[in-house]
Amino acid sequence: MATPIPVTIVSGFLGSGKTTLLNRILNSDTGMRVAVMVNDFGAINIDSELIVGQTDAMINLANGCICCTVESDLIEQLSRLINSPNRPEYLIIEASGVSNPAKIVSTLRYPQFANRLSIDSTITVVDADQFADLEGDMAQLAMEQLDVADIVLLNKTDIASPEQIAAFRTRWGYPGIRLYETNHCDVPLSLVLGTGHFDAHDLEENSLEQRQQPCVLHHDGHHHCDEHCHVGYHHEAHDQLFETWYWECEQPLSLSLLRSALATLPTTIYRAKGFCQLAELPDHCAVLHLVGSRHDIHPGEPWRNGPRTTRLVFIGTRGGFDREALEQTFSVCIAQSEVA
Ligand SMILES: Nc1nc2c(ncn2[C@@H]2O[C@H](COP(=O)(O)OP(=O)(O)OP(=O)(O)O)[C@@H](O)[C@H]2O)c(=O)[nH]1
Repeated sequence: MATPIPVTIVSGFLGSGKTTLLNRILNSDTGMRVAVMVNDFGAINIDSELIVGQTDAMINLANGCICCTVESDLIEQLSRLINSPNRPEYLIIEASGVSNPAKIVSTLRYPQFANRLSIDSTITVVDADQFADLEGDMAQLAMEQLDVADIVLLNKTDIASPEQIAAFRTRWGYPGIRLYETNHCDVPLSLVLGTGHFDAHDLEENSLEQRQQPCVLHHDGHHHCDEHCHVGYHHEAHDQLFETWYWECEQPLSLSLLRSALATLPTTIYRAKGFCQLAELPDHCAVLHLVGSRHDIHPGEPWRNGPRTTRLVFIGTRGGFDREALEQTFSVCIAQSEVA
């Protein structure tokens, strides 16, 4: 029988840097045939288009939360992969930013995958600048993602303050954790792939049932109470906590108007990403990222043939934004030269 395919699960809250890590891996010489599964939460698959690197198979899982609604698709795609004549030598699963990776771990441990897949590592990427600002259910979810990790990348150390980094280390740097501080997920591959350290037994003992309790329990078995403990955890589908809005526009946008519009977004919108047609950059598709109050717009690839459509996905708390108001906000970003 063929050796099991090692699997790395990459998780982390919205915008923490999961795709950045994946791109880093896929642009390195891994010396292996790597397959990638991507789970987006928005209405369209933006993530797979943001992945720019060498991969032997790119599989888009159905849109939705991988731990709540699209498990059947995960099972189907995993079955297909392990039975494929072009079986990969390594599999990386990027969970959406709203998913709890514990569910993926338990799916990978179903009997049909025994001896076919083996979990090598579960990496949780943390936005060092944003983590402590998350509140309520969002903080709870970010902690659940951390709880499953055997490797933590404390990312965005370039924009986080030394105090934020120290506070995170004090709270989460429990003995035995492999915690690496990173800037744009720059970490030696040998520390995150092919490590063979993941201990599902530890997770099983210390996790699934206990995760249903009001407070978070960690690998060390200690109970880390904090100000978020009032949020009693019961598995509420993450697609009930989050909502997405998708905006498309055929006309070129003004960069300055777009920046102004992004600055007015309600704080309930945590994440936006996608591609823009800008009047100032007619030949290139611009890539837009918004994480919390920070945004970045940079030139991407030249446009190919076909429509040059702006496509943006916004993710925020359910009921936290007014779609009509957003439509209005972005429709005024159309470059003046285009407005009749
Ligand atoms: N300043 C800074 N920005 C970063 C760093 N890592 C990633 N980013 C930026 O953060 C934004 C989000 O990064 P992604 O890698 O797309 O995050 P993600 O976790 O895949 O996002 P979702 O899948 O939507 O949850 C992008 O604009 C990245 O360039 C970092 O270390 N420092």
